[in-house]
Amino acid sequence: MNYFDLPKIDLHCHIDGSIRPQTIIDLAQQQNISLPTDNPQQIKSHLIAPETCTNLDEYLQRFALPVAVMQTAEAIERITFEVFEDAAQENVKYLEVRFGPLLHLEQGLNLDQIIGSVVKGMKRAEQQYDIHGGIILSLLRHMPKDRINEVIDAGAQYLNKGVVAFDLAGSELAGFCYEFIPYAQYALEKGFKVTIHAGEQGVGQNVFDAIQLLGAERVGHGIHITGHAKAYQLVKQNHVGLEACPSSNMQTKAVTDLANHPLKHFYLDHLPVTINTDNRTVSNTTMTEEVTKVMQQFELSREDYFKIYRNSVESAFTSKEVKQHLLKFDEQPQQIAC
Ligand SMILES: O=c1[nH]cnc2c1ncn2[C@H]1C[C@H](O)[C@@H](CO)O1
Ligand SMILES: [Zn+2]
Repeated sequence: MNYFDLPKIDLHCHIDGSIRPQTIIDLAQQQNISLPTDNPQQIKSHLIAPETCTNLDEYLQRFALPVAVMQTAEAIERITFEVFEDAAQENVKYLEVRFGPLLHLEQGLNLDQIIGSVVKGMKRAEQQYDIHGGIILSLLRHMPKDRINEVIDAGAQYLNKGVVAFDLAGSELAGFCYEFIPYAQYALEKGFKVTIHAGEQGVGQNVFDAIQLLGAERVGHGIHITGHAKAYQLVKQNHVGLEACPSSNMQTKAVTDLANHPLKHFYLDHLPVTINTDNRTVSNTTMTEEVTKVMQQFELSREDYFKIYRNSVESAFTSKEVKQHLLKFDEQPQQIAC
C-alpha cells in the first residue's frame, strides 16, 4: 500500500510542536537567541521527546525552544505556513492546527497580532497548496486564568475567518474540568467549537467531564475511556470524535506500546476514532508515518482506512462545502452525514 499517496486528515497538530529544526536555527539567528547548537540534526534530537520520557509532563518540556522563537508576527506566520506546507506535501488535505496564544506574548505582541499571524500563515498555505485548514486556540491548564476570556474575545474576531475551536492542553490532573466551566461556556456562547485534551494521562472521568461540563464535541487522545464505562458510553452515545495520536501516546506512556493502543477496539466498536500527529517534530512523525504504523499494526485494509478518514471528515470543525470536498478523495463515497 502506498501510504504517502493516501489522502489524509490531521485534526490534532500543535504548531509549536511541529516546527522545522532549520527554522528554529534561522529564527534564533535573526532574533539573537542562543541555541545549544547550530546543527539541525542536533537541534532535532533536542526537540524530540526521548525514549526515556516517562510521562506527559516530561514530553511538554520539549516545547520551550520552539516557543522561544515564536515571539514575532513574522516567525509565527512562517511556522504556521511551514506546518501546512509539510502536511500538504504528504497529501494531507485538511489540517486543524492548534497553539497557545498566551505563550507568544513575551516580546510585546498582542493577542490579535498573534492569532492574526496564524490565520495569515494558514491562508497563504491554503492559496498555494491543495489543503484546507482550521485553527484551534489552546489554553494551558497550568497558566493563570485571568486572560482566557481575552483570548476568546480576540479569537472570536477570526471565527469564520480561520479560527474554529477552543481547547485545553498541558499537564492533565484529575477533575480539571470544573475550574474551566465558565470559560468553555463563554467560548461556546461566542460560537467556538470545543475539543479538550482529556483521558491522556490515566483519567477516564476527565473525558466524561469534558463532554458533560465543557461541551466537548471532540476529545484529544481520550485513551483512558477504556476502563471507565460511563465515559466510554458517553463518547459512543454523543458520537464524540476521538483524536488518537499514536506516536505521542507511546512517548507520554499513555500506552505501553502500539499493540496496546485502544484505537482498533474503538474502531471495531464504531466509535468515531481518527488518526493524528499531535506534534510532527516533538513526536518525530508525519501523517504518513502515523497511518502506516496504525494500518500495519492492526492489519487494516484500505476500506478500513477510508472509514477512519470519514470519521475525520465528520468530526472536522469545518463547513459542509469543505467536508463535501474532502469526501471527493474517499474511495467509497457515501452520503454526507453532517
Ligand atoms: O499531547 C499533548 N497534551 C497536552 N498538551 C500538549 C500536548 N502536545 C502539546 N501540548 C501543549 C504544549 C504546547 O506548548 C501547547 C500549545 O500548542 O500545547
Ligand atoms: Zn495535543
